[in-house]
Amino acid sequence: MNGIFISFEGIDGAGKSTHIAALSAAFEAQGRVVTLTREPGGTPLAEQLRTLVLNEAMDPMTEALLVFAARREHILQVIRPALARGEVVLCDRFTDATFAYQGGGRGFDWAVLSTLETWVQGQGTEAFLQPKLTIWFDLPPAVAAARLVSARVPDKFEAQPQAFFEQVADGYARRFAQDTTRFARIDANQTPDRVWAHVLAAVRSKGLLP
Ligand SMILES: Nc1ncnc2c1ncn2[C@@H]1O[C@H](COP(=O)(O)OP(=O)(O)OP(=O)(O)O)[C@@H](O)[C@H]1O
Ligand SMILES: Cc1cn([C@H]2C[C@H](O)[C@@H](COP(=O)(O)O)O2)c(=O)[nH]c1=O
Repeated sequence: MNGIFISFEGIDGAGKSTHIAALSAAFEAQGRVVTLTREPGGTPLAEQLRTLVLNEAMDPMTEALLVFAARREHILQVIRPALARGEVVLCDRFTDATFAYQGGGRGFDWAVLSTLETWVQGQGTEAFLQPKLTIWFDLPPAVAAARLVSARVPDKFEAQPQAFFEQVADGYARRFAQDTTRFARIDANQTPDRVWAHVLAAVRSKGLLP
């Protein structure tokens, strides 16, 4: 069986986590082995880098380099091995988040991010790694903020003002425009049931689930 790599994107509070577990169950019901993982994170070292990135103030370039360093470990230790075993890898955020948060939100250089993406996801003779499908939960920042207000204690990003998330959303839109075939853009401003129906339809339209 071929491995399948799917990523989930959106601004904080867009509703990704609510649907990743359900999609995992849908694949398992088809007899697939699923690796559930996240970025930044997914390995012990990458989780340590996550703690730094989500909690410490830092220069935007430092932030970009740390998320790519975490990604390199994650790809080598978790994602490529799981795909080689023919598993389904469901990843809560991947490189589009770097373009959205560090590129859009922080204003870090898009071209430098593209260079880092090429290095980290396809070093040397490695085939360039990109998700087969990226499900983008598109939600107005004001709605996401209202959802998060009572949900949990905010981390460094969740504590940012709405203007930051407008820029992050612009970053996602720019990334989407560059590769519309890989992305499924889902209107996340609907009931969880409606959103789930769109998630399932997006996966089926790629022939990944019956
Ligand atoms: N369609 C929806 N309508 C209303 N509330 C929702 C919907 N989907 C999720 N929520 C609620 O919004 C909050 C954020 O959802 P969730 O944690 O799934 O978002 P997320 O995208 O994973 O966020 P983050 O990326 O910050 O972890 C939760 O309290 C969740 O119950
Ligand atoms: C991969 C990645 C993530 N971020 C930000 C986006 C979120 O605010 C947090 C991750 O936490 P969540 O539980 O997924 O909401 O980190 C980022 O800034 N850059 C990245 O590359």
